[in-house]
Amino acid sequence: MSSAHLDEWQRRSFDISSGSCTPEQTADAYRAHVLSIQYAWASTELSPAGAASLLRTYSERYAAVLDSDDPHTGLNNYAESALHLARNQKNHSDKWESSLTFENVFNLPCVQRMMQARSKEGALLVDPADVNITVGGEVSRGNEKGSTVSGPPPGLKREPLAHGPAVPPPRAELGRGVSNPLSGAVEWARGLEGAPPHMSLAQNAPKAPTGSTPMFGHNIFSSTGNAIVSQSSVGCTSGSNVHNQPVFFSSTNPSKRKNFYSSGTESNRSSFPSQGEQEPRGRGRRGEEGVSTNFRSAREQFIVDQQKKHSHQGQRGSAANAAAITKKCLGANRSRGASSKFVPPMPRQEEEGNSKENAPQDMQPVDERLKNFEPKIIELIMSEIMDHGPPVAWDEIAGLEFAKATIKEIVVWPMLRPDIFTGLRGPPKGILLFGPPGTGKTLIGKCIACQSGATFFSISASSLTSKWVGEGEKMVRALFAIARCHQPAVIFIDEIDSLLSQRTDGEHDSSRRIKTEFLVQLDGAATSAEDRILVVGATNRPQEIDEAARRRLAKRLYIPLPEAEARRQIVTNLMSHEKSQLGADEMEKVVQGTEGFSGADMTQLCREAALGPIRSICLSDIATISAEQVRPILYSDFQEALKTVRPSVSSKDLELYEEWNKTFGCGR
Ligand SMILES: Nc1ncnc2c1ncn2[C@@H]1O[C@H](COP(=O)(O)OP(=O)(O)OP(=O)(O)O)[C@@H](O)[C@H]1O
Ligand SMILES: [Mg+2]
Repeated sequence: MSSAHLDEWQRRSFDISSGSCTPEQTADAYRAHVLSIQYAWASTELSPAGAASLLRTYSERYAAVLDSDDPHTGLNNYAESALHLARNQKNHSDKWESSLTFENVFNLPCVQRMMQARSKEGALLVDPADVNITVGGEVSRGNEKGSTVSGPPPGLKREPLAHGPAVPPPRAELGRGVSNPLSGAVEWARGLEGAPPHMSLAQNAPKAPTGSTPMFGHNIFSSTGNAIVSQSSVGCTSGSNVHNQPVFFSSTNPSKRKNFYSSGTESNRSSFPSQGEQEPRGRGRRGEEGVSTNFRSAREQFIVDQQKKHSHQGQRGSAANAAAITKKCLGANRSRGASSKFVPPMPRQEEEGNSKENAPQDMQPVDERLKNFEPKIIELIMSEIMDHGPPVAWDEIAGLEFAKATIKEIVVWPMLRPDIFTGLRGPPKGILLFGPPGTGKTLIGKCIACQSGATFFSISASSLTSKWVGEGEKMVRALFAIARCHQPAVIFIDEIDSLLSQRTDGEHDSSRRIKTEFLVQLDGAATSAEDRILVVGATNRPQEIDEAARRRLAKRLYIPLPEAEARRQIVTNLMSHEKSQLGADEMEKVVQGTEGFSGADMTQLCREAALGPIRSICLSDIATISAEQVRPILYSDFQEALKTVRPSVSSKDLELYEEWNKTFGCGR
């Protein structure tokens, strides 16, 4: 870089490192750095590899400032701006003006140099042969015939491309008597404002506000045809740059940035040389516009990496992997930091399109009824809440015959034969499974998920309540709307008491609203005869459930502690997977000795007993003994285990459940 340029660079670097800069100034300085690198690179003062590396570094730093939501170091505080906008007040970022303008950009040394070179030579700074320009998606050498532009002046003629945008007016032609190569660009850019709609700035891109800084210099220089076409991947084509030219990163104001993103000028955001892979994102549009750019901003590189990772995992291809890939969280859960990617408040057009492209079919909110919901919320519910855990068969649930029969009657059969279960035979829309902890309520939920054939939404109350304030109600609304689109559907809410506990005066407004929304939705589902949505709630604190919710969960099934037969079944079931020697009478003793144990306690007892044979192995042998040599589980192991495993439900608690069951339960 020239010395003057370096001075400028040093001054900016010093400002940044001094720590006295505001985030806006820091962002501005990094942008200026990016611009300087571009100039230097375009005028061959920097090698493409060096430029790419520098650009990557400073783009990342720039992105980090944009992304950081720390008000002291970053600009990702769009909520504040949005609130200001909502209040119709000027916001903080409106005050920010970039130090680079159309006018002072001429003072930059490299621009001066180019202008001088230009007036002296009236020719390109670089050999036209070095120019690679993509037209219509193909890279062509600058000196080829056809739809190429081989170094603008004097040969540059902006021909309309077959599928490209309109050409600029003749004054945009370069190199003929234009003493200042930039003035043509500026003039032309301004002139476009009055141009017909198909080529106007207003249509193709947001106008550059006064005092704005062009983010990536090629947008300016492409119109001059000078600097920008000097290297292969600068991203300049006649048509495309004409089309995209007047687009600027003008402000950190999010609304403006949103405009920028939604203006559909993909190539403006990144167009620097790099390791040569074609940009996968927005390829269609690039193809249309004929832009070939290799450089990726840090953000784009991140997306590409993610896509690569996903496709790689996709090749390995388990459903679990796919679910993991699509697992997304909303802002509150997302780890934000200097290096995290910027999350715009609104989805960007191409990102939306892109994610839709990549998302599995059923992830797309295609239904009209989902149009009013934010795609992020829909995606979240689809990816985070829908759950198809490991299959559980009815036989794996020991005992609970009445509960199982009732559930089959109101869940499984009506889902399978909706034509028979109509009118009065119509199933209830809400079930409550209540009982002591560890008795199999969640297990029943999992079994319904596998056996009902319905779309199963398994949500925990915390996933609805832990989101941003105000998101909870939306989540609930979206949940029911999506369930309506995926009928028959079962919404299983474990620990429903934390979502639908009694409404009190002191409670937080947002949880109250979520509760109310849930009751409204539950009512809607209950009153609509056509909807085949079943809400199944599970709780071990039934007495805490709001009475309005209790009414809506019409079928309240007591899931008690397992009786002797059920306990035997649990032990038999678990021992069938292990090497064990338990005679019938020994089994009977185990069953008798576990009165008051829950299903979970029984499981714990079996685990403990299963460790008996291991504990009997001499410590010196444990490293060498083969699995076959480990002795079977014996009754004595159960006896030992019974000394340490105690029932987890007290008889006092049990009385409460039984009392509540007598009052509100629907069992026999
Ligand atoms: N009836 C049962 N049959 C077989 N296993 C059972 C049964 N009940 C409980 N278990 C065992 O106990 C574990 C815990 O059961 P589960 O999570 O369904 O209890 P829960 O009723 O949901 O308890 P909580 O009220 O504390 O959430 C199960 O994974 C299972 O191994
Ligand atoms: Mg549970």
